[in-house]
Amino acid sequence: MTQQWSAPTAAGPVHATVPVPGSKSITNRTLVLAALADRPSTVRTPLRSRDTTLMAAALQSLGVGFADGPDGSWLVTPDALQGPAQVDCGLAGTVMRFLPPAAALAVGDITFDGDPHARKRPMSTILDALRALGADVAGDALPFTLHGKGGVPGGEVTIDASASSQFVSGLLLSGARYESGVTVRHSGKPVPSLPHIEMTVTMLREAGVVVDDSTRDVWRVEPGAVEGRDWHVEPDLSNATPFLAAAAVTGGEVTIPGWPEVTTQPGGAVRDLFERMGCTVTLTDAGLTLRGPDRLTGVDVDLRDESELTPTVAALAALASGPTRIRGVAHIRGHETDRIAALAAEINRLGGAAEETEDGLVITPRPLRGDVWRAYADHRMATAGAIIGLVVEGVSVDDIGSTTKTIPDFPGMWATMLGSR
Ligand SMILES: O=C(O)C1=C[C@@H](OP(=O)(O)O)[C@@H](O)[C@H](O)C1
Ligand SMILES: C=C(OP(=O)(O)O)C(=O)O
Repeated sequence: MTQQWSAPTAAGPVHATVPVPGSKSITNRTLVLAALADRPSTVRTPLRSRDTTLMAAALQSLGVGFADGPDGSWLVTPDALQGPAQVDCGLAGTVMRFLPPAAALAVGDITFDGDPHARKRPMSTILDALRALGADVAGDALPFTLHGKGGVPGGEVTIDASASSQFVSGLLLSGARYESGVTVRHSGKPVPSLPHIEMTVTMLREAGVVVDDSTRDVWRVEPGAVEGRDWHVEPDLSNATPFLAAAAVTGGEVTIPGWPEVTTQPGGAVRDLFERMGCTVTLTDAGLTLRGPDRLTGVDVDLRDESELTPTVAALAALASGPTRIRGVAHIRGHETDRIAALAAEINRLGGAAEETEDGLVITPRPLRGDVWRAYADHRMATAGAIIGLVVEGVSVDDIGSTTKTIPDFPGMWATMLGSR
């Protein structure tokens, strides 16, 4: 159910320390790897939000054991995957792209469906790839059915992954359990969100899987066991960005505790990005601290590698002192909504000047006025509206409930940050 929310304006510069929940991308990778492993795993500090509980529910319906640890961790016990099952992907790219390659190892029919917009998200690349690797899949988009035969021959496949890095990650995550492993070659325009593929490769290696990524656009996963282990999930650095942005747009100071020194999360790039916009960013034992300037500077930035940060950057850009050009993100038209069109429409509705380009946006700051900010069921559109609402009175987000996709209680965290709870 959608939930309208009046975005609170900040009474002054925001000063806060904001612990953020675990990474969606890391949590859902640990769950798939734990489900395919040779022994039980513990997933510590996991994200528990819509995307990750959908992943857990789907794996459970295939026979994987889930138990809650005393400290909020998940204890995952693998078992032979078994259909029939019906998987609800919600709007989660990680569920719709990471689960079918694993479910192809099951015996029985498994149907996949999701939210209305999920049916529009690109899927045919990975479903064609699964067919080429020997799986039996009927359909080219959600809803589709996988006729599991208890194993997948695997081998080599060439795909065009320019619409999503998740096509590559999905195949690699399960590839070690295919008879011949898997070799994925990309051919086409550049692959977006490459750090997310590095995250996949790093985590596979942590689980004892042999991966060769030494040739650009080619990834080889050797057949073999996936080791069960103790996983520790980092805070979600992309979800940290709306809170850091609160300091950036109000000239305040926000600290995110537990910020990793080294990370494969694309959110790691925000340090450089925020600095280019005029913020001061420091990493200490207390976490990552961002101090906002008097006025943000506009930037010309290629966000191909960090494409999921586009809504946050667009919100900052609408409040900066000069124009911003965002490039390299043509594929985000296939994210939770067409984010290029949605950002342009919502910034313009508030009186701003945002222009769609083929691969991004040009945003020229103008004085904004309060109005409804539509989220299009997209968690990052909703948080972009919240950022603008901090300094523009009368902004209301039409569906703040969409934030539960990756943050269990965004309105509560926002209120606590502003000192009003
Ligand atoms: O693998 C992942 O966890 C993700 C990969 C990226 O997808 P795209 O490559 O489709 O941008 C990113 O935008 C998404 O939020 C999460
Ligand atoms: C693109 C995103 O999500 P998904 O994992 O559903 O693709 C996102 O979180 O910005």
